[in-house]
Amino acid sequence: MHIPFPELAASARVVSLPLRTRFRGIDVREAMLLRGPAGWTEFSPFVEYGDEEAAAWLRAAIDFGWSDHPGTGSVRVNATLPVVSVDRVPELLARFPGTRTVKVKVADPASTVAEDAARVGAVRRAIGPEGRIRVDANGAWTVDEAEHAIHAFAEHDLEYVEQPCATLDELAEIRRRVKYMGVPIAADESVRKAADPLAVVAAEAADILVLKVQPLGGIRAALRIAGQAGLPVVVSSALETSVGIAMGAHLAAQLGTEEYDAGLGTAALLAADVTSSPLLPRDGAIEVRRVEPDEDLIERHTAPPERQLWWMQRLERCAALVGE
Ligand SMILES: O=C(O)CCC(=O)C1=CC=C[C@@H](O)[C@@H]1C(=O)O
Ligand SMILES: [Mg+2]
Repeated sequence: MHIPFPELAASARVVSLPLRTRFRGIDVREAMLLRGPAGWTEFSPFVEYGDEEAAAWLRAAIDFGWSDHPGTGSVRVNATLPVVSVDRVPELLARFPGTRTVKVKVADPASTVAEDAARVGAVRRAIGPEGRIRVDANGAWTVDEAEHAIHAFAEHDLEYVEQPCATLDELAEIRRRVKYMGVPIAADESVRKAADPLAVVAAEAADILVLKVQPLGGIRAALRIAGQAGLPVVVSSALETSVGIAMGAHLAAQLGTEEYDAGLGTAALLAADVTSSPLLPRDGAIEVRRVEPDEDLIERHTAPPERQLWWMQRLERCAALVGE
C-alpha cells in the first residue's frame, strides 16, 4: 500500500530511547512513530541502513497502521541476553520474569569463545535443565570458528544456533558439520537482509527461520514467507519501542507458533518506552494488543531537532521508494 508522504508526515514523531545495556553496538534506539487509521505504528530501520533496505520497514509500518490485524491473547517470549560479564547474568535475566527460553548473544568482537561459553553456562545454571538456550552469533564466525564454538557450548545443550556464519554456503556447511550433534541452525540475517528471504531454504542452509516483521515488509509479507518456507519459524524483534513490538506480537499470534518462543521481550532492554503500559514480559509472555503512545513520554524522549529532520527526510525518500 502506498500512502503519500504528507499523510505519513502529519502524525510522525521521532523518539530517542536509552537502552539499559549496550546491545548490537548501540546505547540509544531511535524510532519514528506514525498514526494510521488502524492505530499507531512504527518505522525504525537502524540508522546505518540505506533507503532501499529501510523502505521494507516503511511497508511494514504502513501495513500495520493502515490495515486492521486481528490479535488477542499473549505470546511466549525469550529473554534476550546482551554480551555482559557472567556476574551480571542473573540481574539481566530478572528483567524477563517467567521466561523459559534465553537467547544469548555471542561472537561479539569484545568476547572470546571461552567467555561466551562461560556466559552460556551461567545461563544454564540460572534457568535449570528444563530451560532452553539459543545463541545468536550474527554471522560473525567462519565455519571452523562456528564448529569450535558450538562444541564449546554443547555441554550446555542448545535449542539452536542463530546465524553462526554470514553466507548461505557457510551456513549450509556448518549445518552439515554439526548435524550429528543435533544442534539446529537458524537463519536471521540470511532471511531479513537477503534479496530472496527463501534462498536460505532452497540452499538447505537452515532448520529454522527467524522472522522480523519490519525488515520483511510487514505482517502480511512475513505470513507469506512463513507459509512458503516449509520450516519452523521464530518471530523476533528489531529492538522496537512497544508500538513496534505490538506489530511483531500480532505476527506471532497470527502464526500461532507454540514450539519456539518469540524474541519479542526486548522492551525490557529499553530504559524508557513511549507508553506507560509497555509490552514487557510477564509470566514469560507479552500481551498481543495495539499500543498507544503517551504524549508526555513522546515529548520527554523526543529526538533532537537535527535527528527529527534526518528521520523526516528518510521517511520522504522511503515513501517515494514504496510508491514506485
Ligand atoms: O531475538 C531476540 O531475542 C531479540 C532481538 C534480537 O536479538 C535482535 C534484534 C535486533 C537486531 C539484532 O542484532 C538482534 C538479532 O540479530 O536477532
Ligand atoms: Mg539474530
